[in-house]
Amino acid sequence: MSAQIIDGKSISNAIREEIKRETADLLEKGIRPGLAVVLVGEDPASQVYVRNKAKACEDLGFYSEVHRLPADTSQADLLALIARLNGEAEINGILVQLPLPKHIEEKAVIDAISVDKDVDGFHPVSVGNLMIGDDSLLPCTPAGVIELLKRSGVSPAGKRAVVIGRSNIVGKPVSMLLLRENATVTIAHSRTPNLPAVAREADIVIAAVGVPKLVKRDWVKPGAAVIDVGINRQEDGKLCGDVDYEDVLPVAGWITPVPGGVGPMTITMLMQNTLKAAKRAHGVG
Ligand SMILES: Nc1nc(=O)c2c([nH]1)NC[C@@H]1CN(c3ccc(C(=O)N[C@@H](CCC(=O)O)C(=O)O)cc3)C=[N+]21
Repeated sequence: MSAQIIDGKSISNAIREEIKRETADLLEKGIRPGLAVVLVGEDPASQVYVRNKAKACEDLGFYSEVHRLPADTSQADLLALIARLNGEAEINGILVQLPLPKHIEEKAVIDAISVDKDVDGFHPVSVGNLMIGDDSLLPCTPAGVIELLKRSGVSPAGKRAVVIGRSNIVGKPVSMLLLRENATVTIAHSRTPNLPAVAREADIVIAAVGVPKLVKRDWVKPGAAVIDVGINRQEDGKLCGDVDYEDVLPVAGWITPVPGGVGPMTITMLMQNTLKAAKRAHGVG
């Protein structure tokens, strides 16, 4: 027996078709979702992501603009740009690509984004809304993980979920979403004793630590769903996840590949958030 491979690209494409149809309806009402992406500096990986985001917008009929700022941009100038974008009616979502150069304080930047336009779901008020269970813009990667599970027929309700990793952008929020879906959630991390044994109790394993191929076959209960959030660039230039895919494939019930798993869903959820923000801004849906 071998795991069912969760095809993030095809699930992503199906959701994008749904977004496209909804966007076409909005366009008829004269509403066009708009996303502003802000990139500070010239990190090559960020350049690729930003281009992919702009392309996704174009495919869906969104308006988008990319602000490319030099690496030595001052924090004050960046905050001034955000203030301007907060006030622009055609912009429904603002994404400031992370990480930022060292001289800029990430928290100050995230705090400056209007909560209504916080399509990353990183603003403290968005995070609070997520905790409380209020309807808010959900962080993209965690929302994508839940969609992948549901659309593959894996309901988290009543299941044991183990999240490996406790970052603000993935580990903590995905744990909250799984809890909201009625899973019993354990957040494990580098200081958790006997991590393999803890992971092995899970019906759903979420790997989000940033350690290449950490999760091995003996970490996985036979038949468990394994979602790999890791994106690690190997020496040969290829991407690999936090899960040893080849090793785990024969024992898991479901598994996501890297690339082609969670990654494409992150951008799709960003598009979904931008659509949602646009609908709210115009009081529709
Ligand atoms: N404010 C902010 N929001 C983000 O959402 C954000 C960010 N900053 N900084 C960087 C990370 C990373 N990220 C990815 C999105 C898509 C893929 C993706 O589509 N990956 C493809 C492969 C891409 C490739 O081949 O390089 C895949 O996994 O199949 C990966 C990574 C969003 N991020």
